Amino acid sequence: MKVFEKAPAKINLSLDVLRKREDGYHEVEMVMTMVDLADRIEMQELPRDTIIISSQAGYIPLDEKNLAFQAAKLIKDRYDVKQGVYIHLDKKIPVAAGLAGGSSDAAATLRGLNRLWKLNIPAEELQRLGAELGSDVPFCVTGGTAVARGRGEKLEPIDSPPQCWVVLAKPPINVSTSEIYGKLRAAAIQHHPSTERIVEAIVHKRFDLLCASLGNVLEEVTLDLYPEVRQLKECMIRLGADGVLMSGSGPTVFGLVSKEAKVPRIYNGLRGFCKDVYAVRLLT
Ligand SMILES: C[C@@](CO)(OP(=O)(O)O)[C@H](O)COP(=O)(O)OP(=O)(O)OC[C@H]1O[C@@H](n2ccc(N)nc2=O)[C@H](O)[C@@H]1O
Ligand SMILES: Nc1ncnc2c1ncn2[C@@H]1O[C@H](COP(=O)(O)OP(=O)(O)O)[C@@H](O)[C@H]1O
Repeated sequence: MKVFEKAPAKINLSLDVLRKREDGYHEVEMVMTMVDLADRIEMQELPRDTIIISSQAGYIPLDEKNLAFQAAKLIKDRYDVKQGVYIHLDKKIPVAAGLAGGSSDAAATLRGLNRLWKLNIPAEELQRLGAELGSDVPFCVTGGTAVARGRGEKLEPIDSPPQCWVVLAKPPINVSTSEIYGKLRAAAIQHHPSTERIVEAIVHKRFDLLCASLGNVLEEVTLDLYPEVRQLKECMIRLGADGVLMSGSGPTVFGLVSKEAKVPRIYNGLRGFCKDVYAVRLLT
């Protein structure tokens, strides 16, 4: 038997850090949502007790370092599954981009294997398993739009934002999430985004308020380290996106655009700047 799962990319409409914790992680408050740019995961039963990963993408690990492998191993061990699985990852989400591609693959693997092996694991338990794999995995298990707290695993689902276009642009650099958090001085953050205002904008479908309230405290760290991300952000603002922000730890910058007619100009303008540009819709 074979199952398929879509693994969409996430964006952070806001990302606030409240403090650094004793365990080395940061206490965050983020508003996350998903966009219609997705990897596609195929999972096929194997009679042998083994996990095999393949992908057309030459730039991700295909061994136990792959987050989909780790998800399969975790669920197999925890539920004492004796069958094996062949997992093919059709990657569309750029890697190490701040779009949670690996986390979404892991979450999709948990959902898919729950179906393939008929384990009937409830969503909350899949989220708990996901938290063992990474801070963004619990959100990716259920998707939608949510306020994430703790280190990202405490989720409060909220309404979908008002529908709009999302233009994503990733400059050709790799950014390490742990390096960016490591360089952040949580106690010295000057401007915290208002989670409350973002939630209000979403609940009342106020697109202008949403654009005006976007904020990410990791931006200043990444923008200082990588001036090309700052340039990209300025470029997207100049081209007329309504609201512009870096997603996660970067380096992807996204622009929210309400009028479809504005999208081609922004898309084409950014293509002159970097190769990885996408114009997609929110997954509402
Ligand atoms: C910044 C965010 C925002 O959504 O996304 P990305 O940029 O990775 O997409 C997340 O917080 C990233 O989540 P994720 O990529 O799953 O992180 P993890 O694997 O759990 O942690 C990687 C490293 O980031 C740091 N980290 C992560 C989460 C957190 N709340 N505090 C941290 O300090 C830790 O140093 C950790 O070792
Ligand atoms: N299935 C996967 N897809 C993408 N990256 C993966 C995967 N498994 C492991 N990785 C590794 O995880 C790291 C972070 O990748 P990704 O999840 O795409 O980035 P981000 O956390 O910035 O959104 C990369 O260094 C990559 O090599």
